[in-house]
Amino acid sequence: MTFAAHIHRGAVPIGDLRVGAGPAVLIGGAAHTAPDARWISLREHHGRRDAGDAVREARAAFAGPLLVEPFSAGDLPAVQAAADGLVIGGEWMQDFGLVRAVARLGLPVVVRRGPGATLEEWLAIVDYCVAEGNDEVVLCEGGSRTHTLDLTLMREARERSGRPVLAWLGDDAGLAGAAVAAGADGLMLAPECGRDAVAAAREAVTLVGAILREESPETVVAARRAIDRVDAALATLLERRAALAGTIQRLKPVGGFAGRDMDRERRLVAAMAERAPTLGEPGLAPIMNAVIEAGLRLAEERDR
Ligand SMILES: O=C(O)C(=O)C[C@]1(C(=O)O)C=C[C@@H](O)C=C1
Repeated sequence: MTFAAHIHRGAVPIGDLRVGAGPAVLIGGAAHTAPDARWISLREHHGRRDAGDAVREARAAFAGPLLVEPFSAGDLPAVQAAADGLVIGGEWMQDFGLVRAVARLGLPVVVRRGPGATLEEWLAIVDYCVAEGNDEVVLCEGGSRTHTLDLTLMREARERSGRPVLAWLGDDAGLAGAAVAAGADGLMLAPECGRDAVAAAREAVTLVGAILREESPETVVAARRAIDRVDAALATLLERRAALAGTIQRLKPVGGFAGRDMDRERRLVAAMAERAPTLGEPGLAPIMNAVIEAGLRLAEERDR
């Protein structure tokens, strides 16, 4: 068993962002797409001096938390001066000298799983960071050359290490909902990923997160943000429900208020009460009455 398996750590702060508490975070995407945090890679600078310019440029372009993936240890002074955290690229995972030097900066570290790396090998990098006195480690699954995303492994890594986990999505937010449902604490997008992909990932964080992600907000602001996500999910479902209720009115021999079926309404409230035991039937009945009547009114107006 690795050292990492013994520790249970909560959220990791990256700048003013807390990864692992609250909603899943969005890391990546161009500055104008307003992600929760941005990241850049210095790979293509191959350790040249212009890597420092790239870090400063990224810092100037985005006020939020900034992560940087270094190419080599030579990049680290520039990174330390301007970034809020570092990314260890999958291909760099076995470069223990670099891993140690990165960890020693004391900034939070995102460790991406290297191509083909096992869970043990991946978690061992956490131990290297901890051994250097850096406990602020986040794991990121996916993004290797074959672009596979192993959500089973991501879940296992979260459970075994007790650390926040990210899912790498690259430019395609298609698996954002699946990753959030699988327990990702954040989604990592390509650095210059566009507005549509960031918006789609945000939508998954909001809707899937509202239904499936456990949260215990401790401030009014955080609790209001959580309520906003739940309301977004409710609004989406109410709109969908109204459309379905409209379909039923067209299909029933007698639709609208005239064809109201109070027995069906009582049964659906009773079924809902099983999922909402705190509200129970007395709490749900007036809510559903309003929802159903709104649907019926809409259907009658439309058919007029
Ligand atoms: O199930 C029906 O018969 C509907 O018309 C749908 C619906 C609803 O919105 O759920 C609306 C009115 C009825 O009284 C019962 C249920």
